[in-house]
Amino acid sequence: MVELGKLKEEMYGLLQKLTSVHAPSGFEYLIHDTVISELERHADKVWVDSLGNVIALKKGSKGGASLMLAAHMDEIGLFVSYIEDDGFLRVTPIGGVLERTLLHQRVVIVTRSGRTVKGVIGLKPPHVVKPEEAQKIPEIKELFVDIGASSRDDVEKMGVRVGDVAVFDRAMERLAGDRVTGKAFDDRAGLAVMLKAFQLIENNEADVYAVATVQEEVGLKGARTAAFAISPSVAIALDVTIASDFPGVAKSEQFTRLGRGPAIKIADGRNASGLITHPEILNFMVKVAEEEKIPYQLEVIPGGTTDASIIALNKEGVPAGVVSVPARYIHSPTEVIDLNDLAYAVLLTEKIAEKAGVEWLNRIRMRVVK
Ligand SMILES: CC(C)C[C@H](N)C(=O)Nc1ccc([N+](=O)[O-])cc1
Repeated sequence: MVELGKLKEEMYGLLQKLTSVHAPSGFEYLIHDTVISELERHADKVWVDSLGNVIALKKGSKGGASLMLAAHMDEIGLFVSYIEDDGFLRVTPIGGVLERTLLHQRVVIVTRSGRTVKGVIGLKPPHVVKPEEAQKIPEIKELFVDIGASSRDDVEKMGVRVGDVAVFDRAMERLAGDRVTGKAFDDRAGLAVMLKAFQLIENNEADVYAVATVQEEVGLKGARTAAFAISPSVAIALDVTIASDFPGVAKSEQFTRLGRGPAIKIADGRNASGLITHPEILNFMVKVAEEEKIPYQLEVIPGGTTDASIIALNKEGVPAGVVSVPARYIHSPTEVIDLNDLAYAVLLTEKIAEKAGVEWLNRIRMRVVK
């Protein structure tokens, strides 16, 4: 097995590379080259489908069954929706953006020509805010982005137009120990896990597909079409999950904790309306973690879901599961994860792919009764 310390450092570098790319939903073409460069040396075939999913195939020694790994490439962001006469930009959300995460943030706008323009989300200073106004979080329609322009003409000269996109402007940084902070860990952390695991997988009996999906944050869209095209026997999504192990959260609501290993999902979504992991997949993932002495935690979260829940509904159904990276403050510019969880998630995913034999994959896909 790969040495953990070395793997953590490699994952730090890979995650830094992936989070430095600005690619919100619908604009994943901006991260295609980075993803393809991590896959192509390790795949028998790599292609980009019509929606923009990047798909890599590593052929198995037996064939006749397949495992689809899926991690989404998109990040949440903003659309420039209107340009004011005085050069300020109005914005609308791409995906689950809470207004409170936007206040006073720096953002980076990606123009249609590929140029980047920096901006800030401004608000009145405390000196002139009435107490009742200070308590209130403005609605997104009240917010604006200041790019330093003084007129609509200025904005146009800078190449910024309605329909351009913005994301948090935040470089990844180290915190104490093995903790790191940054933007877009949802789901560049899962993407990093999938890319690294795909590089490490060897002696797989079944065909393994690594799919970097598009538009997860706006409705699990890329995973739906990729699953239809591949028609996998079984699927595993790699995504972040809610770590709420911080002050003010009751122990019973600390769904996962940083540094306790990747989470193996049991269920997600409101009232379990997202994924309920196929029982054989759940047992298999737990068995692999235990055999390989990989620390893990079990996860039931009451909100949010992943690509796995739409892949599970492909055609006649696909047994699906999720390996999650616990993350604090998801959908903010200051998400926090632990590199140990990231590295162990790679090892767990690698071993799942290597141990998922063709016979087992075919058996759980359909049990012939008579
Ligand atoms: C904590 C979640 C499982 C993380 C996940 N990447 C997520 O935010 N998913 C998600 C999926 C779909 C929507 N949607 O359609 O609004 C939002 C978030």
